[in-house]
Amino acid sequence: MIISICGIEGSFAEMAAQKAFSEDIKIVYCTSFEDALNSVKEKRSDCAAVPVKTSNSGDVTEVMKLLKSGDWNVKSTYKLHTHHCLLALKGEQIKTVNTVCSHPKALQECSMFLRNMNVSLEEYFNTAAGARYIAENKQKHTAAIASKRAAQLYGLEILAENIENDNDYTIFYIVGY
Ligand SMILES: O=C(O)C(=O)C[C@]1(C(=O)O)C=C[C@@H](O)C=C1
Repeated sequence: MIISICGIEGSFAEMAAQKAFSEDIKIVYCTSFEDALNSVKEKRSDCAAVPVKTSNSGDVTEVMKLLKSGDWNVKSTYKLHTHHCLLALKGEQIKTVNTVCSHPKALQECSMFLRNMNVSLEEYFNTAAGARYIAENKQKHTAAIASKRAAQLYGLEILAENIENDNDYTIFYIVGY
């Protein structure tokens, strides 16, 4: 099975795709929801795993709109419990961080934790993209909100775990055409 997602390695969409299928899958990493869905239409993949609803940050309206505009076949749903971590370069501490970057929905999903930090927020297209940016650019005083797997992949330290607001989950649709 070949599954398209909008995101990079270490993203929650990747995690949802891997958990939704019991067999081994190959992932096609896309940079937009439109691209992920088009890859199914163009038969570069069998299905796309796309987020549609979240418990703490509302519906993913862009995906809802795209799904209404075509002959999409929602094959199944997968509920991913999202556990967010605060990641940074080795040596950084929560008190030395002045900027936090992530996907806008993840920033919303961690609003209670962020309320206690005096930081500026930066939006990235994907949680793991923020983590990769910090690692590749050796960005000091900056932390990313992303998965534990993103910390391992990009060699970042986990400053805090389970920083999401209560009972955080995202519903993904597995969509064919
Ligand atoms: O940025 C990611 O890692 C994603 O998979 C995207 C996404 C979303 O679009 O809702 C999925 C779940 C997270 O809680 C935040 C962002």
